[in-house]
Amino acid sequence: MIEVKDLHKSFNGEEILKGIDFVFESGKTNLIIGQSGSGKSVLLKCMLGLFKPDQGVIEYNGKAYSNFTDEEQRELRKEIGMVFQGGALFDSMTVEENVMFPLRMFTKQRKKDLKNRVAEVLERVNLTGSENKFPAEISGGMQKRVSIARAIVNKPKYLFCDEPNSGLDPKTATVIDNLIQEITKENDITTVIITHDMNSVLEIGERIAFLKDGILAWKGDKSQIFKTDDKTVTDFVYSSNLFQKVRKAQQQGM
Ligand SMILES: Nc1ncnc2c1ncn2[C@@H]1O[C@H](COP(=O)(O)OP(=O)(O)OP(=O)(O)O)[C@@H](O)[C@H]1O
Repeated sequence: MIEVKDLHKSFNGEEILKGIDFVFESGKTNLIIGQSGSGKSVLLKCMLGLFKPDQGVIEYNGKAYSNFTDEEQRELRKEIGMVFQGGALFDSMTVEENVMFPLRMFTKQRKKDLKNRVAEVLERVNLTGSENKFPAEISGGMQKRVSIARAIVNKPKYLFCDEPNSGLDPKTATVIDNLIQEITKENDITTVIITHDMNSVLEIGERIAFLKDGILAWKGDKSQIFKTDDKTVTDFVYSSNLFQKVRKAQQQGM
């Protein structure tokens, strides 16, 4: 669980986060949505420890980051898996080498054990047999699965995903969403996903934080987002045709 309390962050005198309070629960897919520039990435970077908040507290499983020793901060970094926008795979490394990278960085296991763990996660994301391929030789969806495998290879407690679906067709995007959700539940991970994709909100929006101009304008889950009359939310979600259709169908009791 990650609890964000009264989080403020400014750049050059401009307040970007204006007092965010939200609980990102473990074993759940927690989505951060909102328009461009609303502060989603800044919030994620504060949680990653890349930005220091000006005010407020971020607690990881009940302990405030500001109370972590240097050693504990290093430990926390090992406990965070990251799926970057676009995958961010190393082009010159094979699939196996990409997935092995964080294991080499954070652990001192024997080569055989490293290979076994990589084989295990590649099997989990359905990529057995692709070990020796290079990123350019596999599809966008497969690249995302490599990226997920790399993010979970160290058995993280926290998984941060920055637009994991960008650039994928809707069907493949759903496969990736479901994979992230399954892995979250199997391992009781606190998963935080930034997304613009309303299909993802529909599929895996177990907890949703909607940011507007640095404020948490609404929170709820995928069933509530259809029912709310909060204009800020409806203005945002109604820009999606799919949402209009689903809401209409719900209102008609379908
Ligand atoms: N390092 C920084 N220095 C100065 N300003 C920054 C920095 N990082 C972000 N900002 C500003 O903070 C605001 C929010 O940016 P942020 O990247 O969090 O938006 P976002 O909601 O993630 O948008 P998008 O959906 O387009 O990625 C923007 O105005 C941006 O210019």
